[in-house]
Amino acid sequence: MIEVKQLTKEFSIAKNKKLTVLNDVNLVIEDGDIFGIIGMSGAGKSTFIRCLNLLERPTRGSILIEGVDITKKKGRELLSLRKQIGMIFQNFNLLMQKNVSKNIAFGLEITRVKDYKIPGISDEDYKKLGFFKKRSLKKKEIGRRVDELLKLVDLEEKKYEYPSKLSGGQRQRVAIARALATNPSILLCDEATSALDSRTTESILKLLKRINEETKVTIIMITHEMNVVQKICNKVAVLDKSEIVASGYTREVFSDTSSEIVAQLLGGGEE
Ligand SMILES: Nc1ncnc2c1ncn2[C@@H]1O[C@H](COP(=O)(O)OP(=O)(O)OP(=O)(O)O)[C@@H](O)[C@H]1O
Repeated sequence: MIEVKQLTKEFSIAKNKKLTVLNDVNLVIEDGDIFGIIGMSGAGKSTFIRCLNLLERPTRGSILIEGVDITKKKGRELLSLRKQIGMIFQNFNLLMQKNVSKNIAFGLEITRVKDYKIPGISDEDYKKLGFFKKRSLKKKEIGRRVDELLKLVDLEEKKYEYPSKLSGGQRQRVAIARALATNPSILLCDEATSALDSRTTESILKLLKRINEETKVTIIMITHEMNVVQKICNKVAVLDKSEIVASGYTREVFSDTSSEIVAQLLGGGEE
């Protein structure tokens, strides 16, 4: 279970000037949930998800994973906690110069920032995500795990292909396999289907649902696509102007006709 308590995040934007992006956010996410975080552009969704794996340090409040407050952790303890949290991104962020197998093995191998630069991720985030650590598995074990993951995401026949030869959906499958390599209990999805067409989105959602059922991984996804939330998320929270204004079972939140923001989001009023 993830318990977010009184989470506040402020950014310093000028001398003596702060921007409050998350204000006293409280949320409980149960094990095995597929939990959607929705809201208008600028509501604070990305910041929230980045706080969950401490890519951003909250200004105040706590984030408890299985009762352990991760905001209190540093160094090695933090790195090992982060192994419990995988993340996928809108633009897949694969290593274009490495084949599928190597991309998936990435988080399991000794990695050096200068050898493996993931596009779109800053060096700092990159280290924080744990892509910079000692190999904990033998080569043979890594190979076995990669094969398991290829099977899980239905990409066995693309094992030695390079990302440039893959479709968007296949690239996201590789990214999902990479994110799951260390067996995390939580998978964070940052607009994971936003760059995909509707048919491919459908197949990625099916895959995420199957993985959720098979591995019991808790999935937290931020998205601006309400149909994605309706299809896959059992629960949802609505962020509006830095605060959670509604949360609960998706069908209940979406059928609350008194909520202006929900009506706006469902009506496609964003962007
Ligand atoms: N590092 C930062 N420094 C200062 N302000 C920031 C920083 N990161 C985000 N913000 C601001 O925080 C607010 C919320 O941003 P965030 O990216 O979390 O919103 P969002 O809901 O994910 O938006 P979108 O749907 O457009 O991606 C924005 O006003 C943004 O400019």
